[in-house]
Amino acid sequence: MENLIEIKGVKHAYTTASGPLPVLDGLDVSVPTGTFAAVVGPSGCGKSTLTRLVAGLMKPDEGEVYLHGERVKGPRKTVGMAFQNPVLLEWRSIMDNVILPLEIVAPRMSRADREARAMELLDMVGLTGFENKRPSELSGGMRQRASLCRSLVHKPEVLIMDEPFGALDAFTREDLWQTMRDLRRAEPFTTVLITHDLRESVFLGDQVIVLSGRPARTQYVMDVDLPEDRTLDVLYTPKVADMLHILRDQIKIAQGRDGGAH
Ligand SMILES: Nc1ncnc2c1ncn2[C@@H]1O[C@H](COP(=O)(O)OP(=O)(O)OP(=O)(O)O)[C@@H](O)[C@H]1O
Repeated sequence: MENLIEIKGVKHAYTTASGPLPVLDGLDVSVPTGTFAAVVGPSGCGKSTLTRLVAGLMKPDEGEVYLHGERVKGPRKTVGMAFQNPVLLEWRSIMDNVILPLEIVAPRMSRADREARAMELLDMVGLTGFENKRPSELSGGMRQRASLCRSLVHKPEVLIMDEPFGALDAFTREDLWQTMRDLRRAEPFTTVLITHDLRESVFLGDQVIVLSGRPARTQYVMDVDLPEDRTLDVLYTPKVADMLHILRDQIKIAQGRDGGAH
């Protein structure tokens, strides 16, 4: 399988008032087309920096980032992004929020076609009937669902998610995991998910990448060998318990290297 995302030997330091702050130091990540990579690591180790590199929002000091074998040199329209805070525009309806990327990426697409595409996704995430509401009329979980639709409406090749479920309560979060699983089944896309939740990383991921403490390198990669149509029950099996143990140990090692500096 081709690697849609390939990060090779990336090093990066931010310029700060007190001098350079090294954040990435030998990052290697390969994400095969159509698969889901979950990235975990200690707080402040450079996970969000990784997403900025893939989205083409910044250039690394050293090393290379490729999408489809092409070096990433700037922002790409084929990347969708979802964040912890859904940032939906309050003056627009849910429908108008969801079709926003199409207004930019497909300016010639008709309003009817844009709405039909948005409805397809709103249906899939259970938001039929809410398309004319304003964001403030929806619960946090519903807003995050709408935000997912907006990230996917233009059929991006890559979906980058930075802690998208972090602010939700545990039950809503698990609901959203299942929604994600169903969306992927309906429309395969390649995903990079940044998360602090190891259960989430195993439930959603095809691989879990553990980053070391800052400056981050790729410390450990786990292939998640679970059925594609997994249900939440899988999280309570001995196999997943073992996987979570291994990941927790790896995070401890990563935190040790960080020395609690963050
Ligand atoms: N533009 C910037 N300029 C200077 N320093 C930055 C910049 N962006 C991030 N940093 C610093 O770089 C380090 C890594 O940041 P990053 O946001 O990538 O980490 P993270 O792993 O996503 O953090 P968290 O787990 O807390 O969300 C942090 O110490 C952060 O303060």
